Amino acid sequence: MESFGVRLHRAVAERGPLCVGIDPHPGLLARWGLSDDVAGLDRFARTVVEALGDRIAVVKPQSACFERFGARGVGILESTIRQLRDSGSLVLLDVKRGDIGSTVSAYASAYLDPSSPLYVDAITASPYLGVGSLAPMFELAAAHGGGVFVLALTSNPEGTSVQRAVTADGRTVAQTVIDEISQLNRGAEPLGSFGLVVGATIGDTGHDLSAVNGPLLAPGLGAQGGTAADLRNVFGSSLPSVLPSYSREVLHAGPDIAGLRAAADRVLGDCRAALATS
Ligand SMILES: O=c1ccn([C@@H]2O[C@H](COP(=O)(O)O)[C@@H](O)[C@H]2O)c(=O)[nH]1
Repeated sequence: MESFGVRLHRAVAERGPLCVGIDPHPGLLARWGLSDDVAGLDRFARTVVEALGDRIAVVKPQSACFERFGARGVGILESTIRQLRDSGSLVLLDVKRGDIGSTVSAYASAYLDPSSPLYVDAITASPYLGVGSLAPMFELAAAHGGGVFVLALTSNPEGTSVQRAVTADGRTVAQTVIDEISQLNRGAEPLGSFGLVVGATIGDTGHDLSAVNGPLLAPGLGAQGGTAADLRNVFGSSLPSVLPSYSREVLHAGPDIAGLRAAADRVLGDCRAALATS
């Protein structure tokens, strides 16, 4: 099977550099006139798939928003993943898993093994038990054409105290994560399968992303205050690898299908303009 990096590169070339999240928060369900239960969740997710699945490169369901409904919510997540795959978009499950290696193996089986009901193209992962503890995810992803996006510099202000703490060798925690992921992507063409999460809200932090050779997922746009114009400041010469990600900014335009499509087109236009200046 082709690598995730190859598949993502093609999807972005064909559909444009955009990831849209499916985050069915209670407030959004209410805004769409839907009940805060599994029926509302199902309708919400189906509407996003219908509106965007056939036109957006990457769709990112937020697992927490499905998990809060228990087993039936996870059932809707399974069905949403299937619908997205059928519609042609890549599925990035935002699940931020991380643990000791033996447990990471189980998470890898859950999301990156093609025989799993929750199998997706890529997941987000937390490196705070050590990037090395995520090795079972990297191995299974590599074996089956999957991807892993590891948190490096997150969009929330609370991340700074941990991620920018300085380690014994003088690098920040985030830079050690960046460097380890860069190693995994060495030599991959046109793009490695192992990405980083770097928030669009963080400004110029002086971190060196030049050797990553993998996708840089940029959440924090729209509802969290980041703008497409901020991407240049955050990513500098690494702009061509950026995958901008919006959830509420686009979802606020629902449940009207045309409204969702227009919102996605608008932010994609903003991102194309911002990334083209690189
Ligand atoms: O650093 C991070 C990592 C992940 N997220 C997730 O992205 C979306 C953002 O939603 P918006 O509505 O566009 O604010 C959400 O699922 C977060 O959990 C992030 O925001 N920052």
